[in-house]
Amino acid sequence: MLEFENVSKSYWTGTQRKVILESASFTVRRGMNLGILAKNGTGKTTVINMMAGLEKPDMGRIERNCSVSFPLGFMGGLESKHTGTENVRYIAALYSLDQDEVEAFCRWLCDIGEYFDMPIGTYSTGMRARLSLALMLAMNFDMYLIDEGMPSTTDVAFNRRAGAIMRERFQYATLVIVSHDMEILSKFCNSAAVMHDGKLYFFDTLQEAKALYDYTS
Ligand SMILES: Nc1ncnc2c1ncn2[C@@H]1O[C@H](COP(=O)(O)OP(=O)(O)OP(=O)(O)O)[C@@H](O)[C@H]1O
Repeated sequence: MLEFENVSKSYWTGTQRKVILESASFTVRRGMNLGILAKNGTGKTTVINMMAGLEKPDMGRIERNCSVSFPLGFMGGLESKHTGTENVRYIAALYSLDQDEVEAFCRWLCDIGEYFDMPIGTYSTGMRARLSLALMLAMNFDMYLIDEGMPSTTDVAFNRRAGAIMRERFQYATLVIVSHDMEILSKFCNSAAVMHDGKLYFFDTLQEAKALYDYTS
């Protein structure tokens, strides 16, 4: 379960305050696949980062009583000057996981050959994306956070391997997806919310959420 209690967040832009959330209270229960629809620039990434604990609210409380992933695609934890091997072993240790297992899994899934033992700074964007996704799939989280749709890379074989693992993981996990794209949410979500003007409006069906989203667009 993930709970937001009276959470407020805003940024000072130099001339005005950009409100992301204003006293938002909601709970994401286990088994719920929540899709949050919001226009670009509304604060999707900020909300996902707060869920992950990467960003703090200005006010209010965020409670997690299950393991929550880092946002899919998040590369912040990886160190460019260290190799793929060093990075995945370090993160495995942080999460108290078997380093050999995590390394073997990521090495197999990424399939980037000798680059796995080279500094991440030498990787192409696609390689970095593959490593980041492999690392996330190497861990079994109760809740997965996804910013802007399912990631896929330009590597078809990787997408196929990762896709099969993702489907299996997501079957038993809780998902939170933030997106401006209804189509992505309709594939994975069974409940929806619309983020608009610092507020989150919750709906039982995606169709109801879409109606409000279209109205406010
Ligand atoms: N550290 C910051 N300081 C000031 N403004 C910020 C900061 N971080 C984000 N913002 C602003 O807050 C708003 C929400 O940002 P955020 O990245 O969360 O939105 P988003 O919905 O994910 O955007 P996009 O869809 O374009 O990726 C944007 O207007 C952004 O410019």
